[in-house]
Amino acid sequence: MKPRVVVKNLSKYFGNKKVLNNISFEVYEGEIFGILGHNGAGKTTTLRILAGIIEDYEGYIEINGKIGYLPEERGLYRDEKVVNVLKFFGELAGMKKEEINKNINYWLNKLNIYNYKFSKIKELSKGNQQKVQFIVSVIHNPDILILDEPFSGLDVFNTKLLKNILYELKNEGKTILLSTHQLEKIERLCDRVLIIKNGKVVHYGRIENICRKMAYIEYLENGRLIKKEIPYNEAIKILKESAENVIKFEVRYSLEELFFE
Ligand SMILES: Nc1ncnc2c1ncn2[C@@H]1O[C@H](COP(=O)(O)OP(=O)(O)OP(=O)(O)O)[C@@H](O)[C@H]1O
Repeated sequence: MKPRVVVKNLSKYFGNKKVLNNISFEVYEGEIFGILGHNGAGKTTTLRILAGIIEDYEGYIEINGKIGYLPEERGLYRDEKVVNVLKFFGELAGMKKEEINKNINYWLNKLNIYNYKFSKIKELSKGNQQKVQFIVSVIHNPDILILDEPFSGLDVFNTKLLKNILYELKNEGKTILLSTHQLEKIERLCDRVLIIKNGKVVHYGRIENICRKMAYIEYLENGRLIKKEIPYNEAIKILKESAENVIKFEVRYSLEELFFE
């Protein structure tokens, strides 16, 4: 299958400072791909280059499909009504009027903010503004979604809502690239990840291949309920020795150690 996004030996300087150092990766149809790293690692710069916002860089970039982009710095016309903002971006993307209206209603419903259709942006909570901004990135039905810190500002409930939407889009064959510095937000969401540190690739691949295999286990020990996440091998030992006391057993992959090493 032809990749939707190809990045080869990408480097970027700001002045004398090299903020991206020879980064390479590919992303395919139907994938959720996470770009992870601490603050300042180079995630936003990478996504801005892919979105075409930064044009001077070294290396090779190939984008095969229509892009939707959620920038890190959110900014919508605060005095304008939600519906008008969305119409504006739909028109900007060259969509037909009927399609714009249909998609606006679909996405407002999907994100549980249909009630705010005629409210001004500034009247919405930060989380709801963020949802409108997300709609801006998908309104034109892009093949490739580039989302910079999509979960920032969202509460637990809305994080889950957005994750479910991302799964749906993935199942429709969309390509999703997202960045985050909040590891716990994506650990089980991404098919593959790129971990960058000071502009260099530290890890690239499927989560289960680059992570330590762990297990979450709940079991009874001397009548006490114990709940913990431990290395997989240790959990298997408990399971073998006293299966009758094990209440719950889930395999998990921990990126944490990699991330902080
Ligand atoms: N326009 C710019 N001019 C100069 N330096 C910049 C510019 N944009 C980013 N940088 C520098 O490039 C490096 C990478 O920044 P970038 O925003 O890509 O990191 P990030 O991983 O997205 O971080 P965060 O999680 O904080 O958003 C940082 O050292 C940053 O200070």
